[in-house]
Amino acid sequence: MTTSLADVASSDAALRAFLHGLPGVDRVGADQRAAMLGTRSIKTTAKAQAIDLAISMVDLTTLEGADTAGKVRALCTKAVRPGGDAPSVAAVCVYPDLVGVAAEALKGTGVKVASVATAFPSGRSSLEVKVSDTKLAVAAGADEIDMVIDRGAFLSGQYMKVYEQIAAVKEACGTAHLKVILETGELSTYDNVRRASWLAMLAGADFIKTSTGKVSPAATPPVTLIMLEAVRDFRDATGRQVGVKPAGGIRTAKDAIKNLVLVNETAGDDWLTPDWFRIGASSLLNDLLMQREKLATGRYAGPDYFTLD
Ligand SMILES: O=C[C@H](O)COP(=O)(O)O
Repeated sequence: MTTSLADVASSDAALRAFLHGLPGVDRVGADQRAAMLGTRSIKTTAKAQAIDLAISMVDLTTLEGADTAGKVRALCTKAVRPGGDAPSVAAVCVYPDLVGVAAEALKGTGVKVASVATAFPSGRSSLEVKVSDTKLAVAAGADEIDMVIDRGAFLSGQYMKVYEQIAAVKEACGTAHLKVILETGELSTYDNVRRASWLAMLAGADFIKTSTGKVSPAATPPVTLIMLEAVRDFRDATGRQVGVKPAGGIRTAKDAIKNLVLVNETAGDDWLTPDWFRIGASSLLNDLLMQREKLATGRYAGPDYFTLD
């Protein structure tokens, strides 16, 4: 890399040169390392701790056209008290029009309200609409904004356009945290995942997030691994720590624990807290609770222990 980080976004050409100067991803190596780390087995006490840590990192999500205020209220109740003495989740993630409902239900609980502003999931609207969507969600009580990047612009090499959109949305967030969704299932190559990760971080992302949950493949282990390498290298280069959020298709406690192993072995334990690692998921919490109960009692919980969605 010949360009210093301070100058990277000074022009379209400098940004392109920087992103294309990043080392290429060894695809076979990334796949093999992620698969190898996925075979690590964690037992008993460590497993119980890992399950509770994973619960505390969940962004409990509902992103359906049929979502209602009642469904969001019920989800918020579950987010705060998932069952037994399990910890609260990190956040509840909803569409912008339901932020007010979630904010009211979660007031004073410590559980954050996250919202997918910016024309989720396609990201296809004007910058004015994205900025306005963001400001409205924040004004309604969102603590965190999950924005999607413009994949059309990224894939056609308009990196500065993507950078400027992220920077504008970051400004519109005010004190709310910004998670930037790369939608890795549409980025075609691991090199693009690495480039989009750096682009988002350079533009001001507080978190980088794999997917919307609406496109397959979503949060695959190699993609999460590449993003964890990116935040590690970005902190080494700039001193600024950025979080990572795999989202989409993570449904079992086993998958969640694999993610924690990836974090520990790639970015390191500085990232093993809900401040720096989240798991976006709609149904994972149920399996984490079931496995938690199984570890504690030797049997799976009955339906009165927690609500099944
Ligand atoms: O951000 C979270 C995702 O939308 C949830 O995806 P999921 O329904 O596959 O868990």
